Amino acid sequence: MWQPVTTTTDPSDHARPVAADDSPPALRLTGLVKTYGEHTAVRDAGLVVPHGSFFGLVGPNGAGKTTVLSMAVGLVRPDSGSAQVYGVDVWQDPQKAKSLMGVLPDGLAMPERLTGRELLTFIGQLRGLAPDVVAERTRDLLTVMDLGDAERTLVVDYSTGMRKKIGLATALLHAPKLLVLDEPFEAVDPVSAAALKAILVRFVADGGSVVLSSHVMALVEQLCDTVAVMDHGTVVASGPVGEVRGDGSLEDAFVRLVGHRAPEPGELPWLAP
Ligand SMILES: Nc1ncnc2c1ncn2[C@@H]1O[C@H](COP(=O)(O)OP(=O)(O)OP(=O)(O)O)[C@@H](O)[C@H]1O
Repeated sequence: MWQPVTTTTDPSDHARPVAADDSPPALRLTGLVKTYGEHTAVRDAGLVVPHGSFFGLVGPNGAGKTTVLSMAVGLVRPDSGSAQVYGVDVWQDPQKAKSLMGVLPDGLAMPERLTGRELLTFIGQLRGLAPDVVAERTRDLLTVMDLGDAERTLVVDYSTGMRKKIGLATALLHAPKLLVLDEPFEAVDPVSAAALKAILVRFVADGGSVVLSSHVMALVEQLCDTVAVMDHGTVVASGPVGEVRGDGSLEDAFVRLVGHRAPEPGELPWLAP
């Protein structure tokens, strides 16, 4: 069932207050549909991410999270529906919409034959930033991401977690208003994850908005004030974390909403050491 995002009335309820001003939502997705051949990956998905919120998108494998986020940021064209970033239509005015967003896509494709420093410089120039601004931000981001030692290493030689971090650095470089991050913590070590979390928390505290997808419920509970649960291509629940979670944990709510499958007795009979 579709549950609209609502504001929380309980200040202790984990969530920061949702913007009370007239700002348009950071992200508004309406009626998104995407079909691949016979398979409908996303069916009538809608979301409202309030300005200033830290929004988690969760769902089982294949639920459609990456497809929805890709349509939201202008990487996959929807069959129907719309995506707006701070009121700017992503598909009608992509240049303006993309200037407002920093994106960490799934399976990030980057110019791999550049070093980390060269990559950030290149992206900064593409974003139209002044050379001294690019140089300063590149230095800061490499330090914060703990990539200083690898700044002269080609991205093709980075580990998975290092690629995630340099990808996040490229998303932050132009100081966007909205970050859309597909599984940003996947394969990132705990020390780097703590640094990333601190960056994102500060970003939101300073007035930014974050949407991230994750399979780690504890992380979503820790970071996010608002959450949406997707299953079979649609949003089945959405709202403040405290409301979606109910009396149990977010993981309990997730399992309740999407179901689970445990191995039956006698399955995999050959798996006996
Ligand atoms: N380019 C594509 N061509 C065909 N099918 C696709 C394509 N991209 C996604 N799909 C299908 O769409 C559905 C949703 O995929 P999607 O990657 O959006 O799910 P997800 O929720 O992000 O999954 P995961 O948690 O495993 O990353 C899946 O059934 C997937 O196989």
